[in-house]
Amino acid sequence: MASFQICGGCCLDGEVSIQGSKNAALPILSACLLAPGVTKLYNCPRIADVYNMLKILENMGCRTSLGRECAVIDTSSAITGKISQEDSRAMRSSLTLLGALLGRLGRVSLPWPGGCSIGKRPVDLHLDALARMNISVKTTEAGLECQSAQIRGTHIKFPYPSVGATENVILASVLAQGTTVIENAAKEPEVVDLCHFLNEMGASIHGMGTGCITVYPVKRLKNVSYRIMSDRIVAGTYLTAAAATGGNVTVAGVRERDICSVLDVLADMGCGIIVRPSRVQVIAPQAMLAPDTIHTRPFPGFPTDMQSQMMVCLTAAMGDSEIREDIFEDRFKIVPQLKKMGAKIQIHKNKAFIQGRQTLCGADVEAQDLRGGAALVIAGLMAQGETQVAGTSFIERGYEDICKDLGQLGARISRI
Ligand SMILES: CC(=O)N[C@H]1[C@@H](OP(=O)(O)OP(=O)(O)OC[C@H]2O[C@@H](n3ccc(=O)[nH]c3=O)[C@H](O)[C@@H]2O)O[C@H](CO)[C@@H](O)[C@@H]1O
Ligand SMILES: C=C(OP(=O)(O)O)C(=O)O
Repeated sequence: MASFQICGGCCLDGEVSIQGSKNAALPILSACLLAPGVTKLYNCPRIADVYNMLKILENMGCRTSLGRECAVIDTSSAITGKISQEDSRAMRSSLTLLGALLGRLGRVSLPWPGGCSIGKRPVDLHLDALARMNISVKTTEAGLECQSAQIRGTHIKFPYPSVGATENVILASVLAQGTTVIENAAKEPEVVDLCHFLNEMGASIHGMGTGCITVYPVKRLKNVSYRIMSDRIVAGTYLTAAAATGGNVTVAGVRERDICSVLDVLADMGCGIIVRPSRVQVIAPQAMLAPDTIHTRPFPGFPTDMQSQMMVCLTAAMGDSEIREDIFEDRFKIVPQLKKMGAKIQIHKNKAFIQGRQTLCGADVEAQDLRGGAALVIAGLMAQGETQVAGTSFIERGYEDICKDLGQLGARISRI
């Protein structure tokens, strides 16, 4: 099994360009199915989840390629809609194929999706919303079966602003009959990026980025070239690593407004923040302060996908801190691994109490999920001595080349 070997005790310094966003690229790749023909996607991250999505598209009859510059997706041939259990289970975003294939074929049979094991992750919000759109929905032991002779736009009010469910309703409604209004829609920048992509294709989506999205249906969509947004979670990871190692790092290609809740916490901890057009710089203070309690929340709140990385950083603060994980029930799996490195963290239900002023020591640890894995890499950079982080495949689901990026900032890290 591959692992990352990290020689700790360095201070990150320099500038790094941020890859394209995983959580924007994946639904956008699904959305390509809605317009038969060739779509070009620039800034498409070369990560395991994207390769898996391309494999799914290929297996259903598309032709795809992913080069340095862009991904090319040709969906002109007849699409079978067939998806293997193994491919669907490899990630969460296979769920967005529900909306996209319903829009293209009027039916879909999707083996149960997977993704990071960070909680129960039910699909009731997706299915309840689709059922309201004149789509018949069946769950079986193998997965989900949906079909519709005519998808109908309707008024949907989500009890919770689910990112994936909002994306599925948008994908199912752009070519439907009648207008769809989504209340309490997710406001995440990746949902907005999906809407911008669909609008470039000729869709008529309004209100994205607010809690109320309206989709006016169109007859057909056209093929376009599109640049996917940069990954705000990768940017947040590197900026948090800068703070954690007493460094000074600039991330290029990212918008401040997409990461402002993370920057607010770093500023609260005493970091210097410099914002320039499409560049954000974080300068660690001499001594980091413990911030106010961090609550994970839907956008624009603090992202759950940054919770583990921030937890690691807090072990070095000059006081004790508290994190409340309010989105996923099982996102503290990193804690036993961090304890092996000398961290002192107590968990009580959805709360983590992190003792500050700790010097971590190198250890052999194992990633259990994507962001927990990235957080262990940060812990390795902070620690005295050598750390090996096993479970690289989790990290490579979302980070294109974490060794190269961090190496460019002065980290001593290699994949072995
Ligand atoms: C590929 C992708 O974009 N993944 C992101 C997406 O995941 P994902 O789309 O799965 O996250 P959701 O916003 O749907 O989930 C948020 C909460 O709603 C619950 N829920 C969701 C759907 C449902 O039908 N029923 C239900 O109860 C979930 O269990 C969770 O507690 O948003 C999460 C929250 O920002 C991020 O952590 C993930 O990185
Ligand atoms: C939880 C994540 O991803 P997914 O929803 O794809 O499992 C993540 O990106 O941190």
